[in-house]
Amino acid sequence: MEVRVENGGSYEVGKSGWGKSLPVPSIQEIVINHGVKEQILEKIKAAVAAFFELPFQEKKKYAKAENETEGYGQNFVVSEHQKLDWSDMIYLLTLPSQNRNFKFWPLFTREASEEYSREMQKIAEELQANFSVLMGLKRDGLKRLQGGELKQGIRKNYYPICSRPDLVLGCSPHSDGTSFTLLLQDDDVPGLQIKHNEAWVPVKPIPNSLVVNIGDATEIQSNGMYKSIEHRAIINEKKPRISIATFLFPDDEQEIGPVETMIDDQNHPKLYRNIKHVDYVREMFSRKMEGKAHSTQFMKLHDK
Ligand SMILES: O=C(O)CCC(=O)C(=O)O
Ligand SMILES: [Fe+2]
Repeated sequence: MEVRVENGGSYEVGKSGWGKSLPVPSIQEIVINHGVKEQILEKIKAAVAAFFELPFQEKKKYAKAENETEGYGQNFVVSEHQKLDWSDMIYLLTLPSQNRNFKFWPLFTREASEEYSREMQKIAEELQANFSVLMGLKRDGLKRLQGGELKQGIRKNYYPICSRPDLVLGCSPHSDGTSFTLLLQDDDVPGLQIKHNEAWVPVKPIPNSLVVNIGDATEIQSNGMYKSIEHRAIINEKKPRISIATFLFPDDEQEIGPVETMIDDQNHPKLYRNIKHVDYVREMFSRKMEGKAHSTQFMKLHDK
């Protein structure tokens, strides 16, 4: 099976837009004509590669504090007996810009990260407007519910080579606890896989494309119509791999729950409870990444 590719339409709403290209229930989208200059994508990839190639001592200067998510180092580590992902990563909160914590931003990556963050936000706004329309709201519907812009965080992943790739995973199975995620993959080295009909399906990299992964908040807000996508990353024996995940998510204080337009008592009863986004995230980070059922299941009103 090939993951569906929609040439661009995507965020030119109403033309070949999301209404058409997102099957219901959606699995995943790949956006090609996103309008971001190749040069900006190349620049961020080069900056990320340069960062991860630094000696450990240098990278450690950006280390995250225990119990914090921002900075260099692994998240979702809940026990010292846990098998860790075969990866290196740095996570930064990028928007709103007043929340930027520059002590975690390596100076030589700053310009590339700022530029990239700005471009991703333009796409995110357009996607959010499209999701609003798909959920029966006006274009600004989700943004209003949201009380403003989506927040943005960027996680840069580096997967070193491993002589026994069959024994490790780069990124354990999970769905993102976001509204949605824009993923820039390495052009040459495959690694991303999505779960579809109980099988792992590779998502072949298409140069300069962005993969849109639906996150848990959208699943909940759409009352289960647009399901978050379970995914993982595998390791390559010969080449290291880079990926850059831009997470778009609601404000901490925002309550997320199925939007009114997606509920109808007869055919589409409310399936998920409401929760403050910050509580959702707290719950998510207290667990290991163990697949998707783990993430949205606890939000279901009825256990099925
Ligand atoms: O490296 C990948 O392709 C996936 C990364 C990912 O899922 C994440 O950072 O949330
Ligand atoms: Fe992910």
